[in-house]
Amino acid sequence: MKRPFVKFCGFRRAEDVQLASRLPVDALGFILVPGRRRTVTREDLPDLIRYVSPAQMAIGVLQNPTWEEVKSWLKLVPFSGIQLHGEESAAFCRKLKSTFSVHVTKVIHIQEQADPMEELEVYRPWVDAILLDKEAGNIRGGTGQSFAWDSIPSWKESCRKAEIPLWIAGGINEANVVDLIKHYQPDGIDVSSGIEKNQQKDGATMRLFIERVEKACQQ
Ligand SMILES: O=C(O)c1ccccc1N[C@@H]1O[C@H](COP(=O)(O)O)[C@@H](O)[C@H]1O
Repeated sequence: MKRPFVKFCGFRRAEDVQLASRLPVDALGFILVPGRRRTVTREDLPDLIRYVSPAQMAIGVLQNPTWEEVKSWLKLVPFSGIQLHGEESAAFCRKLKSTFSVHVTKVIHIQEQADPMEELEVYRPWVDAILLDKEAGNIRGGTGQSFAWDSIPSWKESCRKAEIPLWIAGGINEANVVDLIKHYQPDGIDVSSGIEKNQQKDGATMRLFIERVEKACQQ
């Protein structure tokens, strides 16, 4: 089975980035959304990003940013990707994609209950991956909660037709990642809470998570 793209998200400490940079992880994510537990400051970000391996993508996670904010983050550090974790329009994705050469991930919150194909048609030309996540109350992102995975197959089918990779997030951890990969074969997986212990990134948990991903793909 093809191994999914793996993104570890929510890094705030240099030692955690260094550790993850030595693991077979495809992308590391940094939360730029103001006021969240994992938010990284402008002052700290450059010192974190420099430890990301050249083989890995560094992805900045934003939520309903202004255009000025996007420009300012991309001026500060050379992100390879931007994840839009709010209600950003297709027009916004278009502006981002056509101005900067960055990978664009658009998050769709599964409670929106949109018709997959309708939603995808709008975003398709301007995004490189669609990421499904759970909306918990009015909190979006980093909740550690899963959505009902039985909605994945219809999104997968629509993404396949639209030729957009489908990534999954929300409450993924070492205990459920094998099931997710074996049953739904997503193109990518994104985890933040599930690689932490006591609200900090945890080396043993990150390694175990990756071991489980590799194991699921061998079976
Ligand atoms: O990780 C966060 O704290 C976060 C904050 C704001 C927006 C997005 C955030 N992370 C993204 O949320 C999902 C799911 O995370 P979890 O594994 O359920 O904690 C994932 O896409 C992260 O990139």
